[in-house]
Amino acid sequence: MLLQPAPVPAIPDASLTRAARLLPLRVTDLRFRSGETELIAGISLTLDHAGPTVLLGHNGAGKSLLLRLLHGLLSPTAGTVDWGGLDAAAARAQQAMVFQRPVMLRRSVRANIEYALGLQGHPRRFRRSLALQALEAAGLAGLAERPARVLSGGEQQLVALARARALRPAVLLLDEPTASLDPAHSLAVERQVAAIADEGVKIVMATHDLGQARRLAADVLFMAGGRLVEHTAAAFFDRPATPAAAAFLRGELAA
Ligand SMILES: Nc1ncnc2c1ncn2[C@@H]1O[C@H](COP(=O)(O)OP(=O)(O)OP(=O)(O)O)[C@@H](O)[C@H]1O
Repeated sequence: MLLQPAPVPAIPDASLTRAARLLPLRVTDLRFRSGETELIAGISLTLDHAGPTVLLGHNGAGKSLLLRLLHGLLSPTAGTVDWGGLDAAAARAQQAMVFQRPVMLRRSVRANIEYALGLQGHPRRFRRSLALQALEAAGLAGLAERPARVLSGGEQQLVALARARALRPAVLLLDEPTASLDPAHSLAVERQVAAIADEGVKIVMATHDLGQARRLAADVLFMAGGRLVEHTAAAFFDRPATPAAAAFLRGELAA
C-alpha cells in the first residue's frame, strides 16, 4: 500500500478535553510480583496533563507490565492506580490499548472496526459510518474492504490504531507500536499517534525509538529494573538527571 505523506486530519468533532475525564492519573506505590521477584517495585507517579507521555527503558525494565497495570489487564500485588477518581471499570471503558503485534479478526478491515464499536455498545446502524470515518481520518479508506489478516504488519498496525481511535478513548496506551515496522510505516504510525494526541487523547506510549520519543514526548518516564528512575519533561533527552538514564541514551546496556 502507498502510504499517505500528508498530515493526518483530525476527526471533526473531537473534544480537546477528552483526556480531562481520566486525569490526573495517580499511581501510588505500585508493585507486581511473580514468585519471589518483584517486577514492578514500588512505582508512584502523577500524570496530570494531556501531552503524550513516553515510557523508556531497556528490555525487561517493566514498561509493558506498567502499561498493563495502568490499563487494568493485570492486578497489582500492592499499590493503586487511580484514573481521575473513577472506578476501575469506568476508567478502563474510556481507554484503548494498542500492542506491538495487532490482533485482527478474520474479516474485513471495516468489519474489524465495526466489531470493536459493537463491543463498546454502538448501535449496529452507526457502526459502518463510524468505521469508515476512522479509516478516512487515518488515510486508510482504501483498505476498508480488504481482509484484515492478509495485510502487512505495518498496515495491520495502522488499522489497529485507527480501530482504537474509532473508539474515541480518553486515554490511549501503546506498547511499542512500531517495534517491528519499517521506517515508512513507523512514521505513519507516529503521525497517527500525534493526530490522536491533538484530538485531546492522553497518550502513554512505550517505545525503543529515541527519535520518535523525542518528537512525541511532552514528558518521559524512564524505567530500570521495575522502578521509575526519572519522570521529566522532554528535556530528558538533553539533560537526563540520572547516570542510568544518561547511559541508556548513550546506548549502553543495562548495568
Ligand atoms: N505476566 C508476567 N509474569 C511474570 N513475569 C513477567 C510477566 N510479564 C513480564 N514478566 C517479566 O517482567 C520483566 C519486565 O517485562 P516487561 O515486558 O514489562 O519489560 P519491557 O520493559 O516492556 O521490555 P521490552 O522492552 O523488552 O518489551 C521481564 O523480566 C519479564 O520476563
